[in-house]
Amino acid sequence: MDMNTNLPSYLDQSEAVKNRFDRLKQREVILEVKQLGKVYKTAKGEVTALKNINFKTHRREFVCVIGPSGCGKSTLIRILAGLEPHTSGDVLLDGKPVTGPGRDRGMVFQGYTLFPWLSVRKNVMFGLEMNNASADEAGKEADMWLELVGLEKFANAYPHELSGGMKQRVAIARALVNQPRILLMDEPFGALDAQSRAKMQTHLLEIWRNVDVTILFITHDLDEAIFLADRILVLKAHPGEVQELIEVPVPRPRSVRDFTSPEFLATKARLEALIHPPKTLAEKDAEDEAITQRMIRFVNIEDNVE
Ligand SMILES: Nc1ncnc2c1ncn2[C@@H]1O[C@H](COP(=O)(O)OP(=O)(O)OP(=O)(O)O)[C@@H](O)[C@H]1O
Repeated sequence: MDMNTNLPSYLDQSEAVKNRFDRLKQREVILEVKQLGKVYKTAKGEVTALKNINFKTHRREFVCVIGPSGCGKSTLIRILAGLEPHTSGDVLLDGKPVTGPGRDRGMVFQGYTLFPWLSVRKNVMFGLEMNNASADEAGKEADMWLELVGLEKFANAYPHELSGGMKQRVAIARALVNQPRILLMDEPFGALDAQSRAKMQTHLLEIWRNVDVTILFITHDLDEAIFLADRILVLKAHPGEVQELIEVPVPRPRSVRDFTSPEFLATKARLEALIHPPKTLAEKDAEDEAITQRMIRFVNIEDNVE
């Protein structure tokens, strides 16, 4: 119990939660990241984006990655996707080194990456047809995944006819149709309004419960990370390093009611302390002053609003 807040410790786990974690850790390891490092060479010198990153994800685990801007979240997911080479360490998927993009990893990004000229169904079929599936086979598979994401009625619609949340559901179906070992999601709901975002979070948990897939999900929204994750990888910036790997003590299945539970709030308080460490008044004043000094004045000096 934290005496200042009357919240339990985020490290306290109920029997049920503890047992679930024990079971999860017995599952096989899908992704293993060992001593991973990334240094970018720029005109101004070297930038260490990631340093000594170590973690494992087990089959059907849901891991969120969170951290301040510039901590290397996007670099990490791009390396895992095989879109960016790393400079040290290893990334192993099912024990084999990742050397480039592959069908064993599905990707969902924030920007809507659907082909605008293809119908929803054709968008989902695309990956399968590229891998030589017949149109008939690909169509059947696509219909099955569209049903799973609740979009079977929109199979013949085009992306511009869909809401942001629906587009991301198509993107999820398109990633899952290849039956990847891991789904890599980079702020997939970042562009949605708060209501659609909440719906998509619940929807994603429902999909995850029904599909044999492991999820690595990047977000900078603390509530989203706690609501979704089994474990949260908290990174710090400059250089991007692991601060802590938090086991979320909120039981499953989860619902919107959990957002105010003591376990949820205790975890949030811990994340806030790690990501937004409290500043002194003098530090805040210095920040305000820096903003004031940078501001160019576009109005006459006598024309004051204060
Ligand atoms: N192509 C690049 N060349 C040089 N430096 C880079 C490159 N991409 C990223 N960086 C640097 O690496 C660090 C990590 O960047 P990255 O975009 O991975 O962080 P992030 O956590 O995703 O940030 P944000 O949340 O703001 O998107 C930053 O210091 C960034 O400036």
